[in-house]
Amino acid sequence: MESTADGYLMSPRVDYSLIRGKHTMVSPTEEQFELLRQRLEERTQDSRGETIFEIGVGEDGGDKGLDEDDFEASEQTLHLLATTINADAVLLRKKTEEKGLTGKFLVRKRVDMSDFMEIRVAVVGNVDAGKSTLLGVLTHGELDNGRGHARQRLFRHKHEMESGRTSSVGNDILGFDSVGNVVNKPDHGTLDWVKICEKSAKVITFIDLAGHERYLKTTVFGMTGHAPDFGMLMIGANAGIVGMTKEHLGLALALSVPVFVVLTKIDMCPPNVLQDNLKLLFKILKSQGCRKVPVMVKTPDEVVLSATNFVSERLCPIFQVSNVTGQNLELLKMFLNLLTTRMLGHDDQPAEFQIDDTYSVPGVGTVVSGTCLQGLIKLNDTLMLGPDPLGQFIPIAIKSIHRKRMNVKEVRGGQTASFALKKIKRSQIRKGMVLVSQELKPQACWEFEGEILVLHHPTTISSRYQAMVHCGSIRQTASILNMSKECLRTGDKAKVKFRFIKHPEYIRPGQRMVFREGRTKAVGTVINPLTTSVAFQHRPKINKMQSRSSHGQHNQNHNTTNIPVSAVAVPVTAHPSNSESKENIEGLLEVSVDKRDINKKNVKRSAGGGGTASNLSTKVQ
Ligand SMILES: Nc1nc2c(ncn2[C@@H]2O[C@H](COP(=O)(O)OP(=O)(O)OP(=O)(O)O)[C@@H](O)[C@H]2O)c(=O)[nH]1
Repeated sequence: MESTADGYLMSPRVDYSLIRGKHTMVSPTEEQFELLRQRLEERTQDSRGETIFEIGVGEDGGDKGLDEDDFEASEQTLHLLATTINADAVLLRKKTEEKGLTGKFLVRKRVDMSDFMEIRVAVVGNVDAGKSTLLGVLTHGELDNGRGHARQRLFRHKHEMESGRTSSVGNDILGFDSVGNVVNKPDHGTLDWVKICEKSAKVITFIDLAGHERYLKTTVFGMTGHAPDFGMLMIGANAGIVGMTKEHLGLALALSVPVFVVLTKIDMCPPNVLQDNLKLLFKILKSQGCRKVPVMVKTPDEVVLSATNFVSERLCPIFQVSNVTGQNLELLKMFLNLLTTRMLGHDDQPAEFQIDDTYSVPGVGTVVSGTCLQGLIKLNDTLMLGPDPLGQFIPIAIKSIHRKRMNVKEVRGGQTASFALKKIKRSQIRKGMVLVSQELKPQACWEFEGEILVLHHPTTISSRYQAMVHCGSIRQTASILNMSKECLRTGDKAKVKFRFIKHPEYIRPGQRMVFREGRTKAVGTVINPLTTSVAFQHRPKINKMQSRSSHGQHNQNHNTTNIPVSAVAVPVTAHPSNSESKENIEGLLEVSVDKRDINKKNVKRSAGGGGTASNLSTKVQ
């Protein structure tokens, strides 16, 4: 398949040679117009409803730029083309090049009232960074007073049961119409989600994750279970990189979630403090572990450039805003409007939906919420729900579907939704279960092999160590059965065989995972879910006292099968554990590990530590 100058793939069936020149759109023939229309349609479909189209740039490698008249004529043609495919074209950026003008336009499909594009942004950052305030300002369009006014406005959906869509993780939405205007219109401080979704072509869902260390478990769950497309790391300009900031950045990096940074409170930050904090931020982002390219976004031009290149995980756009004066908030909104989903819908694949919460709604019954990872799920479809404690899946019908509280007829890959289910009690369903197409013949697994990188552990991890596995919306304690190394310290990588301690789960190769207990953290990828023969085994009895005994005795009472290191195919991901050198891993540690802890670890090591009783704690969270 051929690709265009701006990297778009072109259909092999259509000969686009007639529309390669930069002047094509000035006065296209009927044939050229039809080809241009086809191209635009293809491109919007490829990017799930929108594309950025450039005028004044040929695909034949000629010089860029058109004179005023030709630019205007091309712009007219683009508007006409957009109308024919039921889309709008909005100028984002006009630039004067050597040979004249070029322009970038957002072409976005107008969707019917029940449909909208969905982008999920996980909001992380330390306590007091201004997360709730920024979300309040963005979604309610009213500035803050610096004393918590805007965050009170925030419509919190916690503990709400309306249509079952509520979450222990706070959710706020910001809708954009097809020309990029914000559609949120609070009525006496309250936002009507259905109205927002009806008017929107694109809805940004902010997953507001707690800033306090105490809630790290919830933050990790939000990052794995809610499948965010992007992470918005919030930093108070005056406080700088404090508390959980590095931890959250490390988590996003580990899960390969592209991150952009928003520095708040620039209205009250002395310039020298701001400069110092920015310097440190740049240093951390550029460090070997992060390997990001920080880009300060200060103009609309820079917004377009950073948003269109943000799909690459390397880029890290940085915004400096004030929630009190409103400075630069327009740039941030423009950026949010241009974000595109990272999830390919795979509508043609069998459906897979991961459950992240369950509810019992009066008059409706059992409701589950979660994310559709692939495929298309329609009203009245029958899907397989499971696994239950015995690893079984049962067929279940979808009674109704809500997207952001709006009744819809279908949901597709990349979208979140809640389903009312028929003939099932809420107590039979738990977070981490899935609803999948019967075609997939789903199987549960008690055990799986994963490749992990230890980001932090005070001493050593050895077999029989137990900690919480976060994988998609699964959150369950697992025990290490065996691993490709005797013991693991901070910075070590290994292939590890895990066993869930309570019930079997549905997991897939290639899924990202976090393995953590307290400040101990490892990240990695599922390589091989072991579904056969073990699926229906009963939960093994773990002797906690034994698992607390000194390492070196491990492995003896357990399955001693070695992981077939050479036989497993390691999925290629952008994660450092698979692709980066030891040096880079150490850089990543700089982000995730407190220097004090490294020193503590060294002291223990030199004192002959490692494998002490305390490091084999089995506390279940
Ligand atoms: N001057 C000024 N104050 C701000 C700005 N943004 C937030 N604040 C104030 O900072 C305080 C903390 O803001 P929050 O939004 O509660 O911080 P948070 O990150 O949500 O904190 P947690 O929810 O506890 O994690 C509030 O009193 C806000 O009014 C800003 O841009 N300028």
